[in-house]
Amino acid sequence: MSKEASNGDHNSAAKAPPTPSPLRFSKFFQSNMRILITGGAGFIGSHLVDRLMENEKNEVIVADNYFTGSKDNLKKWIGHPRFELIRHGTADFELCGNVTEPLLVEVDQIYHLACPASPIFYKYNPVKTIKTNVIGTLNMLGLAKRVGARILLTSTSEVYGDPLIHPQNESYWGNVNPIGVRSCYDEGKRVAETLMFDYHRQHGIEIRIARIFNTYGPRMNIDDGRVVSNFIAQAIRNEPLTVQAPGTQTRSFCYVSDMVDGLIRLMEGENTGPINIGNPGEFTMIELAETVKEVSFNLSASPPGCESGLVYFLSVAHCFLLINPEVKIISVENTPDDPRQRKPDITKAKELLGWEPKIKLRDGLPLMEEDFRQRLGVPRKN
Ligand SMILES: NC(=O)c1ccc[n+]([C@@H]2O[C@H](COP(=O)([O-])OP(=O)(O)OC[C@H]3O[C@@H](n4cnc5c(N)ncnc54)[C@H](O)[C@@H]3O)[C@@H](O)[C@H]2O)c1
Ligand SMILES: O=c1ccn([C@@H]2O[C@H](COP(=O)(O)OP(=O)(O)O[C@H]3OC[C@@H](O)[C@H](O)[C@H]3O)[C@@H](O)[C@H]2O)c(=O)[nH]1
Repeated sequence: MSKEASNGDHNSAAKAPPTPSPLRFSKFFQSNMRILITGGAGFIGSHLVDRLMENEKNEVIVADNYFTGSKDNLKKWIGHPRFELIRHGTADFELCGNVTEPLLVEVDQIYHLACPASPIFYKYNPVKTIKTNVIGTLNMLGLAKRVGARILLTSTSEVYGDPLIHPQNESYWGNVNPIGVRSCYDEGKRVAETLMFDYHRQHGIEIRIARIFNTYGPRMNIDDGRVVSNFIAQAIRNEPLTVQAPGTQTRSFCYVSDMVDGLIRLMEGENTGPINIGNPGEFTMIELAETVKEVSFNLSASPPGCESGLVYFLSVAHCFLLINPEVKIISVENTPDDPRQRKPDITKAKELLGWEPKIKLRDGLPLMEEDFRQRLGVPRKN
């Protein structure tokens, strides 16, 4: 009931409506939450952009230097009135959107993802990786302090190093080699976590820390070097799946939509973290290779949204075709300091965020395969 009607003003319908403000279509007028995503052109970042853009009250700003990300991942949003790609720093293309440069922007929330995540990329220029983690996080904390924004850091299971307890919970301090080839990333993220807590204690900044475990899904860089993208690309190209020795090392793989859901819950909730976000399903690399290649399909596991009727039937057929039963699995040399086992204890995420992953590996892989086939231009043989 309108205010006039509730006041008993029965003539209100006859009154001319007030002139609408010309500002009503302005993006600033419509938005009530300005959100910065650093690393938003990357794999997880671009899925986070998609999810946050679904809310018409959000205005999303991305800062990225495109080292491992791509504007292609954001193409559906470029030109949208609630979306902006930041260019700051110098005129040098590489430095536009680089978090190692200070950033002046008014925002309410910062999702700080910027950092190469695949070992082959973060080891390529280790000094740049550590600068991104340390100077980049300092800059984003400085921004959060200046504008009073809440900031979420995407830390990593790599802070546990080669863990001596299993599964890993958040109170474990880790077993990291401080001078190894992975240290630029592992120690960089550990310092980033320290900076987050120091800014929180010293300046009262609202912080959130997610410790992300291995995540996979559509839009991963095809030649990114991480294990799931490697195996799927190899299976589609009919190349041998390269299991790095010994192959008994384990990882736990989380589908990207579950990850994005967990990150948003953490940002919106009341807990600083650190909180593990990952899927506790644990696989050896040999088991992962077998799963990618496998022919049989578990009928109880249909992809999300494919539970009924024809769609379900098609999803089953689709999964039969995911696999390349002919593909070989070979053992290749590993790299130093590869963690031997990893599995998140997600008790905190369940209790504090009401979050747990929904998508099993067998259901997530076909969704990723579809995307890889399109990008590789290799259609299924039906
Ligand atoms: N995907 C995973 O399995 C995983 C696991 C643990 C933690 N994480 C963390 O999540 C975040 C996103 O990972 P991802 O898998 O999407 O990786 P990604 O490499 O696809 O995305 C990282 C993005 O950051 C950008 N970037 C890198 N350095 C930058 C800089 N100096 N300034 C601005 N932008 C920069 C890249 O161009 C890219 O778009 C990272 O912080 C990563 O450490 C990811
Ligand atoms: O082709 C391959 C690639 C990788 N592997 C193995 O697969 C396992 C996983 O390797 P990935 O490169 O995918 O990722 P890692 O788990 O080593 O590191 C990741 O950890 C979490 C995140 O912070 C980062 O995304 C990344 O550092 C390793 O044991 C590796 O030896 C293969 O067997 N074959």
